[in-house]
Amino acid sequence: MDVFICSVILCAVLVSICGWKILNWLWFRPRMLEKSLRQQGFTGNSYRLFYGDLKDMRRKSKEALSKPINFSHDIVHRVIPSIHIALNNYGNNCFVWFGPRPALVVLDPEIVREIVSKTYVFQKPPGRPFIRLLARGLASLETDKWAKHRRLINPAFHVEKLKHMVPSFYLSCADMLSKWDKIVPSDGSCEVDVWPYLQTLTSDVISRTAFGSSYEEGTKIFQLQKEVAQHVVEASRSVYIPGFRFLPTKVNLRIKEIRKEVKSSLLNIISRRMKAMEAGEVTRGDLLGLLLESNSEEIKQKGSKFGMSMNEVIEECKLFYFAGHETTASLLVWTMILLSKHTDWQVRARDEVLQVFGRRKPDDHQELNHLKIISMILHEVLRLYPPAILLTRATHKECEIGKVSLPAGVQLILPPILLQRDCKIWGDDAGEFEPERFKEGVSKATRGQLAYFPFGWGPRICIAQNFAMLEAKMAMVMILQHYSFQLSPSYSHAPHHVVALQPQHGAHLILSKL
Ligand code: HEM
Repeated sequence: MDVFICSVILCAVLVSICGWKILNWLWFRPRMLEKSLRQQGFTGNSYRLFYGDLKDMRRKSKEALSKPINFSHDIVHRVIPSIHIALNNYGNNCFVWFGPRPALVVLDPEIVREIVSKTYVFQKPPGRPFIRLLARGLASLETDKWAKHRRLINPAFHVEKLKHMVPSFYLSCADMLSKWDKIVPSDGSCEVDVWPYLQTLTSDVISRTAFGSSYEEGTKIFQLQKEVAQHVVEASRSVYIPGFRFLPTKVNLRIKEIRKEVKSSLLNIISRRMKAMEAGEVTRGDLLGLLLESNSEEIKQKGSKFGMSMNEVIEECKLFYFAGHETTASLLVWTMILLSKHTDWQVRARDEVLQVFGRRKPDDHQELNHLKIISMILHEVLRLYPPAILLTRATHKECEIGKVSLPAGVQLILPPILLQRDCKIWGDDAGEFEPERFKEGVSKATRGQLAYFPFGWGPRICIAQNFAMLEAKMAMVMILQHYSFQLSPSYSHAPHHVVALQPQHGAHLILSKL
């Protein structure tokens, strides 16, 4: 056979294999998954080629986001309209289609517990490559690699270490308040959209706590990262085209340029730190220093393959910013909004703050940790307005959950936003803001069920949960010491989800100096 015929046959075989793979991905596999789910009692829309429910989802989201809602905590229909409709149409055992992948909504606390406990079985779904441009690091690692990074990063967030970060929290909050002091007249009040200020506050906190004395450089890096995030959020709204990120478009080139700049700035900071450590300087208690310390200890004791590479340290630093900035800002903004609406709780919170700290600087982490009313309020805000509204996992091979057997390739949606307001678990007042329910702690409030997980649960629970709560307490204490606040007539209630649960039109409050 001559070379030409061989090449033609080879091409034909390759084209057939590719064609089969595409056909399988787009049609046969989704249909097989659908059949298997229906046989086990799950229901949902029939699969539609390529898009699944995505087109409907986009349309419904657009409709929901086009107008604000009356002030109530009944926000599910606005924030996740498609899942809300699927539950209404098909009941609790429903699935939705994210393109050719079906996703089950899991509403049974015991099944949620099983899924988040078995981290090696139920892993995170493969994210779009574009999103991975933001940061890789702990949150997207799996199995042994995840366990190694988690072990190395854990010491940086240890409660003992957090107390050294309290002064950084204080400085960032004081900066924000001094900006408000310039806007609000000393004997009066003024309308302020507090949302951008709270976003700057939490970003500032991460720059200070992550990089300590290299704070200015850290701030610049995070500003660049913010720009990447905006481009990525924009891209995630459109249909995913494999390989599109490699085309030399204006945005892609800018992202490439930023990534290069961020990497070289972080490399600079890290190398300086490592040199200082080698010269015997003590680490300064910031996240980067603690991370490098824990990493070099591990390498010294067990060898280099047990530590993280320079690139991995860089990715973890980037991740601190993405995981910690919008989430904590979201907690703070909804706390201010809800305390503006429920002013009786604002008064109770301020009474507690003034009783414990008076007008002095709240710089004692133990006193901050013991604030009972503030803790109850933060828990209740996280219950009704969880910054991470849904957690996701996927089956990577056939597996059993409860009494059902799921094939590989099914996504699992674990929704704090739904379970945390389920009347069967929380009672008839589940939709009301009632911090009193947390008076005797979380497990009493949930009667031991896994129905409250704003920070996730199990081995992959938020590594910085205590960090975030301490930061939020510091911010609320300082705000309550200096200001009272109420909703401005121009406030419109419009929760929506971009990275975290945010107020779509800002948080216009009337601030009054105390
Ligand atoms: C109110 C603030 C915060 C909330 C509500 C929150 C929520 C969460 C949730 C729900 C998860 C688990 C995700 C999953 O299981 O799929 C998580 C993981 C994580 N969070 Fe947070 N977070 C907050 C603040 C922070 C901060 C301040 C940082 C860093 C400085 C941070 C770093 C991380 C990291 C690195 C992970 C991944 C942990 C792992 O996979 O082992 N978070 N967070």
